Amino acid sequence: MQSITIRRPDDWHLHLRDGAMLEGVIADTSRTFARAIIMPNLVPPVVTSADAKAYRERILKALPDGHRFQPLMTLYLTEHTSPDDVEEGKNSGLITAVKLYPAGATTNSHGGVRDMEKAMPVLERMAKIGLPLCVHGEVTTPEVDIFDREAVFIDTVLDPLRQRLPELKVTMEHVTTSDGVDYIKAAKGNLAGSITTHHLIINRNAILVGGIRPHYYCLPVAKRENHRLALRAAAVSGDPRFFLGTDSAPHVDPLKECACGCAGIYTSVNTMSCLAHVFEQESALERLEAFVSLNGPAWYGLQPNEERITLSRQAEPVVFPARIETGAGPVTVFDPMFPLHWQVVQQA
Ligand SMILES: NC(=O)N[C@@H](CC(=O)O)C(=O)O
Ligand SMILES: [Zn+2]
Ligand SMILES: [Zn+2]
Repeated sequence: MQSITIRRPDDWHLHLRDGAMLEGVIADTSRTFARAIIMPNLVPPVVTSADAKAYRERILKALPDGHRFQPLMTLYLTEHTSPDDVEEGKNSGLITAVKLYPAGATTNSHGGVRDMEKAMPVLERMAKIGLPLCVHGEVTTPEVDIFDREAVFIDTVLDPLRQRLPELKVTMEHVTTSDGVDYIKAAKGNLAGSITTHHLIINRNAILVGGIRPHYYCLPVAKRENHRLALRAAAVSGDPRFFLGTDSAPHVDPLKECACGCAGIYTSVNTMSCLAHVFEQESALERLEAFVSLNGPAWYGLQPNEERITLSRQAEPVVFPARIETGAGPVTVFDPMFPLHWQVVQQA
């Protein structure tokens, strides 16, 4: 296949940041994607509907002329989140989901939830009104090995929560293990998972072999090869419970390339090229559209986009910039470590 036309995709997990970084990165998403679920882990985080409304306006203001893009806003769940505020946010159409960060699990998550009990009133309200909970599924207990944190989260936090509130709709975000894939597949309903571009491409060797490579460090950290293969199988399967959430997470290079580098990989620039490559390798190009354009909207109760984009296979490798310059500083672009031949040639 040399060319493929699909519905315009959406990104169900994206970090746009704020200020100069927002202005520097937004076009890399809005050029290709129609909608994205916007992560609320700003400093300070987006905790109330009023915060989300103001942030949404800043995003729309940063959008280049002529780009049509809809930010789908989320609230950062805290132990003090008001159930009424969440319900009003949903009813007004502003809020698409609420995000659970276990305290300390990832970038800017120190204000996250320590005691799930304290979040129960909000979670109960969400179950009642049908508002999805997006979870960063890792425990933060220091005794648990970082490579096991997702699996332990499933057993000790996610499964008990779902047993207690079976009506709550949960998106397990950036699934990185076969344990996550198996748990989603075994669920009786009300559970889906997003998968990033980079976790389909790298395993943990990318971070550690031949030197420490901070631009492949993200959270949840990439796992062993068998996990990457399980993620690929899930993504290309067409199973409606799996869809794209790039987790494209820009940090300026000085904050990645230092003694304690930030977690996050910036993939917005070349995500569709990377994904077309992966799906082609798996002989599943005809299921790319399900993963990037159909399964996500179906899960979130939205219509798929009507516009189409076309990707075509170029004879020569497509050259992407190694880094982008933003007003906040340079941001390195994800390097898949193989030549990319697929290119988005026509956007909506
Ligand atoms: N994925 C990451 O490695 N980092 C994200 C946070 C997150 O999604 O966990 C970020 O905000 O930088
Ligand atoms: Zn996360
Ligand atoms: Zn993220």
